Amino acid sequence: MTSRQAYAPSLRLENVTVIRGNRLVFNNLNLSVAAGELLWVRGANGCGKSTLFRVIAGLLGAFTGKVHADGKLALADENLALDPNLTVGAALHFWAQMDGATLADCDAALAAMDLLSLADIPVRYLSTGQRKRAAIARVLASGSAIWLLDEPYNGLDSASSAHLDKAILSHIAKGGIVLLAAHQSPSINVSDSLILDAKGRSV
Ligand SMILES: Nc1ncnc2c1ncn2[C@@H]1O[C@H](COP(=O)(O)OP(=O)(O)OP(=O)(O)O)[C@@H](O)[C@H]1O
Repeated sequence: MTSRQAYAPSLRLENVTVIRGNRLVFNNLNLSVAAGELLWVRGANGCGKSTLFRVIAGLLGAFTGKVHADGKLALADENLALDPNLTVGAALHFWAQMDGATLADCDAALAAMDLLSLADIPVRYLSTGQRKRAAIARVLASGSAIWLLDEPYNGLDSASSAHLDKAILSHIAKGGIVLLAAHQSPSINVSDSLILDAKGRSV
């Protein structure tokens, strides 16, 4: 969270039911996350972690129920939202401008994910881990209060994981919210965890 958001964000899901195809992914899911909290979202493959993030981000509709998000949201998932034909710096700046961010915000995000030396190469040349870092940098540069990070540690080396840990800790220390989907326990302390099961319930 940056000075662009000086209030306390919050996130609440109220009786959210989601159906994909003929599969009930969630049934009456309730969730509340307050400013300064890091929520670890966990569960087996296919339990609905990515679906949950897409519903919260407004990319997928809920069948019933409501998402109440007080604060700007940013999602980093497997779909890299950066134009492959632009340089990393230009692609990041494109999105950051839409979020009211400055070039300095972009540079700070690139520096946070140790990407400054890659700012001038096209996004399509990035390796898997570098793409992941660029996706996270986009979230950082957005100045969003609520971060939705879907498997952000996948493909990161230990130095990059440490950069991400630091960015998350800094964000929640400033009162931001982070939802982190991961199979492995994060190395930083989480405020709470949401465990999803295969029958559309939180357990
Ligand atoms: N477009 C779709 N149409 C129908 N079903 C879908 C669609 N996309 C995903 N699903 C189903 O929704 C369920 C939840 O998928 P989701 O990707 O949210 O799981 P996940 O917990 O993120 O899994 P993983 O740990 O493997 O990343 C799965 O059973 C999946 O097959």
